[in-house]
Amino acid sequence: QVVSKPKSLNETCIGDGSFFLEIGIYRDSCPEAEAVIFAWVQRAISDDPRMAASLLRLHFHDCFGCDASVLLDDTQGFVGEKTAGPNLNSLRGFEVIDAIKSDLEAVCPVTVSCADILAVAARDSVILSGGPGWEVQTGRKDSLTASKTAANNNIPGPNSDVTTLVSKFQNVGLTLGDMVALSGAHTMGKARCSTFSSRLNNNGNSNSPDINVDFLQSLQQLCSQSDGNASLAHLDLVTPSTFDNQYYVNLISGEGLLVSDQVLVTGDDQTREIVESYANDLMIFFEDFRRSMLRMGSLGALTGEEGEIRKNCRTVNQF
Ligand code: HEM
Ligand SMILES: [Ca+2]
Repeated sequence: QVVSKPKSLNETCIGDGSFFLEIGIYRDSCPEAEAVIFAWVQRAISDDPRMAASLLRLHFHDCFGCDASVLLDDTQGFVGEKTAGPNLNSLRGFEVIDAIKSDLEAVCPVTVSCADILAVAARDSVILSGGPGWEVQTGRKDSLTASKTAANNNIPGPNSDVTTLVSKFQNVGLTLGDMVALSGAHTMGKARCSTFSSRLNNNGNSNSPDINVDFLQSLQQLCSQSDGNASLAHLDLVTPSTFDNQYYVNLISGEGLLVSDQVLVTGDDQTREIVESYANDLMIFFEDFRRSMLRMGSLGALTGEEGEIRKNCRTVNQF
């Protein structure tokens, strides 16, 4: 049983008094935990460089309730989150989480939660891609259930305007600043043509001010191929596998891939100013990203007696 209540509330823990996450919760119960996760993430990324992005996104789609609900498979009589709009044919990395979990079950059975594995793997993916590191607060328990409706409602769509983005983040307790900093995760990974097609259509004429003309043409070519909708574009066309601030530089030059990316510059003064500060200063971005990841990683976490430690991340434990 993991004890998750620290003696006092200090900077290593977060919570509203009813729950806590804490740094180093597996120090005694599973000292190998973080090393096992890191080794697997490292191997997965060397086999498939895109996996860093996919694991980071998996944690985001789990959060807004970081309880590994996103990992539960659909079964007869149970509908999970994997078929929700933002997740279906899109989320990747489940096999990597399975491999980590199965190794951890061998070293310390029923100890490390799937939700914590997601949080640590996301952090490691950022570090291994050249981004900032941070100590992950742990002690999340795994859910006994999942909500496809919540996944559909909470996770913003790629054609959202700034008002919608801000309100979706605020609904779960994140600020406009968190939203702009966390969008910087689009410094790596890929997106399907179907997610940015409206950006191409709405800006079909080359005089459109908010999309770079060469960029537009290369995307139109990519997506007009016969298997157009299966084609993938880099979210950051310049440094697609490096965690840096190039994403923000791209937005300023009209080379944001999704509508929800580009509107951070064209749709709102406040978000534009933050984008400019990140484009100009890598360290400010890294510092804010780290802070916002910690905040996002604590949302809706189950601790203490709530939830369980799953033995298999795809199913709740059977008794
Ligand atoms: C602000 C609202 C956001 C919207 C509208 C959004 C939307 C999307 C979309 C549509 C894709 C492409 C999916 C596909 O084509 O299959 C994507 C990819 C991605 N998103 Fe977001 N996202 C948002 C925020 C975030 C956040 C907060 C993170 C992480 C902290 C994140 C991390 C990623 C990553 C890393 C990828 C690439 C994944 C891969 O290559 O496997 N996104 N996002
Ligand atoms: Ca990049």
